[in-house]
Amino acid sequence: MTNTKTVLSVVASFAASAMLIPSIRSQIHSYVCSNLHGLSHHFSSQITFVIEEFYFQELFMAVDTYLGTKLIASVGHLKASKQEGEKKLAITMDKDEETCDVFDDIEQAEAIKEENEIRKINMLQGLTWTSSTEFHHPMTFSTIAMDAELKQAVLDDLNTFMNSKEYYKRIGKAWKRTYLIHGPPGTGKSSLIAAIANHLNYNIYQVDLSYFQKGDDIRDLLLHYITRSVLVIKDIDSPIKPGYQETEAEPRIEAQKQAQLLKVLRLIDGLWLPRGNELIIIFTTNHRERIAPELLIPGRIDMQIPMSYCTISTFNELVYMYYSVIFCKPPKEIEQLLEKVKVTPAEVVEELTRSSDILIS
Ligand SMILES: Nc1ncnc2c1ncn2[C@@H]1O[C@H](COP(=O)(O)OP(=O)(O)OP(=O)(O)O)[C@@H](O)[C@H]1O
Repeated sequence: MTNTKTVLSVVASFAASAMLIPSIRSQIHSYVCSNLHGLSHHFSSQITFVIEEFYFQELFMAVDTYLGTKLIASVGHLKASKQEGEKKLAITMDKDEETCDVFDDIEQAEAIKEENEIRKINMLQGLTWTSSTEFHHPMTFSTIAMDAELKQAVLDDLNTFMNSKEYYKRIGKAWKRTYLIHGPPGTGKSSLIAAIANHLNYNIYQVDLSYFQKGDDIRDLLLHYITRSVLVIKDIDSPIKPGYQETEAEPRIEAQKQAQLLKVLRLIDGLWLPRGNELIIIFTTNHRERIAPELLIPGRIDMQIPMSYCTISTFNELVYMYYSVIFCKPPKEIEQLLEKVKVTPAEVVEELTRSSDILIS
């Protein structure tokens, strides 16, 4: 083994090997397949794969990452390193160390790496992505108050999406899902986006169409940078540029924005997503009724998610979250008030926070 940088003994049953094989890049795949059959006649049910870093870098790194999570006592020397963009130290075996483990699935290594990655919010301003601070929004599906059935439907849809890589490949569709989240300000549209990104462990890329000039081409910016991300295109109906004073020029800006939106939609519809990009695309609007009908054609939006004013059940949910109190029988007057007056969850949250401050102080 003197020429081998690191030797990894992967002791596996043939069943486990069979799981490993489909994940290996094609040249390794065909090599192993063509030899495995012959090998099986000569050896016991245990085989040793030596993965040379120089030739099979991707596979080597995946196995190395995986084994780094198994701090096995027999390994004398471990190597600690930290890459830019990763949260934790990566612990890997030092040169010429050996260890023994059953390696069921190369995808486990990818999952470990993804879990370790720092997530970011990126904003497209002008024609550059501004990668801002780390994404730490605490909202999750447990802390967002919304219609219970709808919440479950969104969760089910996301879980199906995550587990459907092979399905999308088989039917020849880009691995993406498109949602339209609509509702009045303060009903939790941004909160739901944060909950989705947290659930999937994705980065967020946010595009504000008001920033673009006529002729700007954002195809490349969308094409080459984004994968395992939530691409958010906010306020798709709003004609007003940030800081813009309303004048007669407004319709022109509206037209420009609509033209940009149509460009983005055609990109999203079309053949553009390369390398099996894994993408959730979310459009938001406060005014669904104002959206151009082209946007809502079948196949373009996979799911519409209405966020609404507080109902008695969302109110109860919020009270439970903030005070850990469950109403067996919610006060009648609150129920009646919520039917008469439109109150957003944001307004209720503000009140609850204020009252809990009083309780704490
Ligand atoms: N459904 C909800 N569940 C829990 N908290 C909520 C909900 N809706 C709003 N909030 C609270 O109100 C704040 C503001 O809500 P959020 O920004 O998500 O609303 P929005 O619909 O995106 O508003 P806008 O249209 O103005 O962007 C959130 O940070 C959160 O604390």
